[in-house]
Amino acid sequence: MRLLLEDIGVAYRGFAAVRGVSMEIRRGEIVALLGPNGSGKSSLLRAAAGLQRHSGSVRQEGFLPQQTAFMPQDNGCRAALTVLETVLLGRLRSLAMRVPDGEVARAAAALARLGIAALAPRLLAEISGGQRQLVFLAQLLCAEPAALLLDEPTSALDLRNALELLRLLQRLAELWPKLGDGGLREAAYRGG
Ligand SMILES: Nc1ncnc2c1ncn2[C@@H]1O[C@H](COP(=O)(O)OP(=O)(O)OP(=O)(O)O)[C@@H](O)[C@H]1O
Repeated sequence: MRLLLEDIGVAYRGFAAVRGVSMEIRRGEIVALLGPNGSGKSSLLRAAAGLQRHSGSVRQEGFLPQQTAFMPQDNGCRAALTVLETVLLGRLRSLAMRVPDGEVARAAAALARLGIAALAPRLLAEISGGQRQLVFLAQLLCAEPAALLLDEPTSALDLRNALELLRLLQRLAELWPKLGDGGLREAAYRGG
């Protein structure tokens, strides 16, 4: 199983934000994309998630494009929903608006896994930005995706929660049998 990016380019009205990026991400591998503000990291991630017009090719080998989960930097929260409803929302789309008990249990388990089970009945408007980030990650985990694309997932988290999130990602990656050397890889990215 791997995600292959080949010669990816993203342009906004003629401005090349991403130019000629190729990379291979193998099963069980965590890749951190590093680079200065405005260097095109978000544009590249959105292209990899199939959410951004781009040149070049994005290929999923051994999984389907719809098994890719993407967490945007600004997750456009719906403040009138509770935390539990938000996590369930990701499942509702594929369940034609019907919520079986098993789904509620699954959403609650995802919240517990991220250490925020107690937030379930709270409104999104009443929790912190960092807590919201964890809620949206819980929503993604419910769908058991094959690939997770996270745009600055720790930007709103304090050090303790940021480390906890990284540990969780590492545990998730270890659940997938490794091909090649696996582990954490950093991809320095200078932009277009
Ligand atoms: N929708 C858009 N229309 C026009 N230009 C855009 C658009 N989105 C991004 N850009 C430009 O493309 C470049 C890359 O932006 P991008 O958000 O991909 O960078 P980034 O590396 O993720 O930045 P940051 O670390 O600040 O989040 C920037 O110069 C930005 O101004």
